[in-house]
Amino acid sequence: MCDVSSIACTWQIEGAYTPNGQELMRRVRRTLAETLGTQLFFSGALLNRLQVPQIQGEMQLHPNKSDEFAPHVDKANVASYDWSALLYLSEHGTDFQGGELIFHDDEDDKFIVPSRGLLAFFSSGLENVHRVNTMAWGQRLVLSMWFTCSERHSHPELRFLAESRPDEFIAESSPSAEL
Ligand SMILES: O=C(O)CCC(=O)C(=O)O
Ligand SMILES: [Fe+2]
Repeated sequence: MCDVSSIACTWQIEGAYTPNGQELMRRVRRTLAETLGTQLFFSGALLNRLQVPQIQGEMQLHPNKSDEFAPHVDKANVASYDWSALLYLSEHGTDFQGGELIFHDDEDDKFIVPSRGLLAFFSSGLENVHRVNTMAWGQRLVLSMWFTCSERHSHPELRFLAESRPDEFIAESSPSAEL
């Protein structure tokens, strides 16, 4: 197991305009693994759309009532999650209003304002209780990714995203901000 200490930071990921989700996921995993200096495997991933007014249909989640809006700890939902990464694909203020990511803190809650290409990265444990602020209007898209340091707990269908390829992008960036 790797040392999962409290960390939270944001990055700017280039190319978040392209629809190639697998490529983005490969780049995010590799960038974060190199930064942490550890192995990282996908344990879960979800492309999530929140939309106000709600799209009608029985398969649609209520935009302001799904689990993200309650304060939660990702690792409490899925024990194998060690690290959480949220890559925002739409722009606060232009595509949607509200929907900020809020980290709860005894002293001072921290707000992350989503923008296209912004990657929020944090350890998945109790140290990072968070929630999504109520949406006012618009469409909010996020590619949520959860990583485990233990290959045994990696998601079998996402393992291929951690395999190296000859043409793989090598990240030379560092976090743009610490929270
Ligand atoms: O969409 C976000 O900004 C956060 C979502 C979240 O916390 C989660 O899916 O666990
Ligand atoms: Fe979460």
